[in-house]
Amino acid sequence: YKEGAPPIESTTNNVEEFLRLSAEKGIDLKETDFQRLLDLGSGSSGVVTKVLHRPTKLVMARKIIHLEMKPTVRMQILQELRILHKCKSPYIVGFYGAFLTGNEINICLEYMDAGSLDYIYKASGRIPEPVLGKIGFAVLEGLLYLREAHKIIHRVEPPYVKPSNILMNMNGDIKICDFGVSGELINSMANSFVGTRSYMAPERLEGDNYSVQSDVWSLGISLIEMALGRFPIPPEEGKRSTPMAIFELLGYIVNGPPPKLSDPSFSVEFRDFIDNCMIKNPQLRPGLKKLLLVGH
Ligand SMILES: O=c1[nH]ccc2cc(O[C@H]3CCNC3)c(Cl)cc12
Repeated sequence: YKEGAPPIESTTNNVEEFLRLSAEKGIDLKETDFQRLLDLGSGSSGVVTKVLHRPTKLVMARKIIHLEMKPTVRMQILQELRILHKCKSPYIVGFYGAFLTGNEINICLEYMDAGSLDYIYKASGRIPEPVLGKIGFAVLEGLLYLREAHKIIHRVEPPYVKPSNILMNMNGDIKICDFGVSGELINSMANSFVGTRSYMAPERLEGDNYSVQSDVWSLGISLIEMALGRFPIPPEEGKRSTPMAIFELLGYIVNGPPPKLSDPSFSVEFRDFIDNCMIKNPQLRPGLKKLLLVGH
């Protein structure tokens, strides 16, 4: 695979084309048809690799989740992942299909050739407001689509709205990935999840029952992070000698004031939008639809 290969049109029609091809030619996704090209990243849910699917010449992102699980659970997970075939939205990463190899689940997804937003903001420093507006809009639309069209709400932990789960391609499309669609997969991974609960809304950290509003908090804190170029807790005041430990950070989220975007270089509208996302009481925090109206 040589650099300089023609840019792959990574839009949803790739998935449509693949599904037509695979139906026509009866192509099933299988391990031996893939050539590994590059490691893309690893998250709480598995390792993601850029791969070439030889039979269709399509570049895909393949997520491999290693799970010791009973055969019944495996089949249940594959069954639930079939829901992903129905998830068609410009704001949701496309799904080619899933297959099992040994103790691994392989999930083949649309390749987003500009990468994840945590990588982008760390490489570029900070993300300008007009782009943050597009990101906010895409994530809200994606969440709304999942909830309305597929009754998928995010009982998942870790919260899947965070910069590393928002992807971009060279067409400027912004899509979310890693949303919890398979209950069994989530349960099987529950004990394996590590890392930052710091995107989690205060009510979730306190163990309150699931509120759809907590994705709004996660979006808000992600937008502040991308706006400032750093995770906004603890606030900048007073350079710390040591980084805040995770339990201290979680305590701060639950007991401290919500993070704010006070930098005057951002518009009043944008700062108001963020303040709304960061309202600590989920009952008072606006829902997806209300925020989408604000955006216009
Ligand atoms: O191109 C992709 N398509 C689909 C999925 C995907 C996931 C990626 O990273 C994971 C690991 C961290 N969060 C998401 C990355 Cl880095 C890229 C992709």
